[in-house]
Amino acid sequence: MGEENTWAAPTATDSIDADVRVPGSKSITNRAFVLAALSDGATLVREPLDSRDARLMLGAIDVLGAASTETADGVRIEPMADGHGEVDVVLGNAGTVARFTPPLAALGSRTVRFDGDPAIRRRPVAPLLEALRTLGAHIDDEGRGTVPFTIRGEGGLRGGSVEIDSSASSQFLSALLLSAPAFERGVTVRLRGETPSEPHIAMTLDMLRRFGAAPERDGTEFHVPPARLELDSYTVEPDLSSAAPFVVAPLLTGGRIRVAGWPAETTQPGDWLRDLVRRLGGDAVLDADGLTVTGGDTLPGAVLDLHAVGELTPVVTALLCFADGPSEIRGVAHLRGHETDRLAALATEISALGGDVTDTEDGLRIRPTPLRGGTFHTYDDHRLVMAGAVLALRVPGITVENPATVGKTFPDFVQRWERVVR
Ligand SMILES: O=C(O)C1=C[C@@H](OP(=O)(O)O)[C@@H](O)[C@H](O)C1
Ligand SMILES: C=C(OP(=O)(O)O)C(=O)O
Repeated sequence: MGEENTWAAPTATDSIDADVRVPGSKSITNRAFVLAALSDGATLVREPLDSRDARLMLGAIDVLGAASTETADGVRIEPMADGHGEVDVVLGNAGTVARFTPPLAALGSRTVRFDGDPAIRRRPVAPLLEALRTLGAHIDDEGRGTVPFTIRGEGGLRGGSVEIDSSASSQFLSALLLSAPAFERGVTVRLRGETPSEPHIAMTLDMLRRFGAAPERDGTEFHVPPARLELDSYTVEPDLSSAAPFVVAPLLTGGRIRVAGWPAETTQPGDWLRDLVRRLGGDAVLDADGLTVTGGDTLPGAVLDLHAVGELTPVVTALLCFADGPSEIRGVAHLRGHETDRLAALATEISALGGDVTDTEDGLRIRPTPLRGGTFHTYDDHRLVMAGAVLALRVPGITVENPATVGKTFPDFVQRWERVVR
């Protein structure tokens, strides 16, 4: 890929027949780093993601007093030690860093400034800051309720009960739960609104338990009592959302692909892709070697509610552009506050290639039409690079702008994709 800022994404001239590996899960890696930073002893995070978002998280926990070291076996993290003075947490455009690290800052005694890419300043964070204030944090955001903001740590956080509207991002809730074992009184969170990304909440609870906490859930109420965390080592699963473009490829090209290391059980939202493949006429077989997907003879259109698996929307939208009939995606209004307004970006970019995709209040309407080549803009959004790659499988002449932005979660995506498409 080099320094080039466009990519002539390959068009398939033959059916796919490939085995692929994808890097570690962003969501699991960045939770493991946070929980390790809060632990009593050192933790070795094995097979972590190495990408922009993961490095930003390591940078954040390190300025907050943890010490991460890359070893042959993974990343070893010594937990946070308190300190004084002013430090900066660099957020890039990482939602997980912007939402999961403010509670860590409130637990220490430093003054911590948070800022990042222009795009992160537009992403929602106000409900989380408000909840942290209720739990005892001192936050100065000059009344904006957005990045940038400053947290003046006072050496600990009281915790207690709080209500939060987490409908703009499940990460607000995950942020409170992940750090709660270190709050003096733990936390009780009552949710208002329809929280998206349910699997990511399950992931938070599961990982808290593995590190020794005892979270409880009763519907929309969550309780995490204070606890000492400790775990010698944690192995990260492959990122099933990064696998999405590979998984859907045989539905467009025919043939088969095997994604190595697909877990038998997981909290990752990408596991839903197995159901999607079967529903759209393909087959997906999971065994000890991984997930093998084969394409079918038809590709029916579908009405899909992606509220729980929103991050899959760009790739699923690209796929459905080639369906035999129209499709609708619902339940993803919160994607307007992702890396970019993903609903607007997908509608604009696919329409510019001759497609008929419109954004609705909470999703997208897709009427398959013949597409033509052209530039596919990516708005600094890794998942738009992946969507552009999927479109190009069937449409010659698509040039994906700024492919390097995929490095947020999958630095060598272009190389691995080019090895698979033939
Ligand atoms: O907790 C997490 O790791 C994530 C939660 C989801 O965020 P939203 O609930 O804001 O969509 C998801 O889209 C994001 O990619 C990762
Ligand atoms: C929404 C996403 O990322 P973030 O962690 O920045 O919220 C995503 O990866 O699709």
